[in-house]
Amino acid sequence: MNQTSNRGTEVPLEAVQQAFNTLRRIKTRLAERGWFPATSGNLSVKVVYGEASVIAITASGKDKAVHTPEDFLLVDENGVPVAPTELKPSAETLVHTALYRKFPECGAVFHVHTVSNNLVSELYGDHGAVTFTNHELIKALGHWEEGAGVTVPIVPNHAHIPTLASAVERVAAWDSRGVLIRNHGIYAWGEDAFAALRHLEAWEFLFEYEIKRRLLMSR
Ligand SMILES: CSC[C@@H](O)[C@@H](O)C(=O)COP(=O)(O)O
Ligand SMILES: [Zn+2]
Repeated sequence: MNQTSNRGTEVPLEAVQQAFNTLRRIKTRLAERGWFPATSGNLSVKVVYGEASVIAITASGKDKAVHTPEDFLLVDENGVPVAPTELKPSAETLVHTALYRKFPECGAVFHVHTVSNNLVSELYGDHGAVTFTNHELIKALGHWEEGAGVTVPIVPNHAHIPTLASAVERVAAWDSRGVLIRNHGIYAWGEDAFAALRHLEAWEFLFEYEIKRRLLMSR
């Protein structure tokens, strides 16, 4: 399947094109930030039609800074392509499907590897989580109260993706909007692509701030 075809599925073509356009727009923006080094990262959005839904997700192993007609495909809730295709869904599709399963209100899941998120995951990994307070950008993560804090859980990395997906699913809390995987990257989500992008950017701001703050303090 390519970006203009939903051959063999009942998913409305317009909904598929809209989802793929959204993924392309987000992919471009995150690639401009340099958040997809060495083909890393993956993106998905839920495509709802009537009572049913499928997941539009990035194909595996692609250079996410480059656009081709074969960047995205549709998978079902188990991560299986919904129509015959040469494309392989992201190797980490099961992490996406685990998050959609845990949070029925979830509409988008974005994953990036950055130096900042890797460093924070390593610095705080033994604690299993890291909490940020006293940042205006915490509001972007949905916490508007005076003195609000926000905590992102941290799980060990696993090469075995079903194990990794279970670990992420176990600790994920809707209000944290993200889970860090140690020395790997972050999974961030939201009710739609706009929210998931806001959450991802807020987390990455906080991670970069924390690393720079530590560097300044150590001088
Ligand atoms: C080779 S880079 C990292 C990958 O192993 C993986 O962690 C990743 O984020 C991208 O995998 P992909 O299968 O392209 O979605
Ligand atoms: Zn990854």
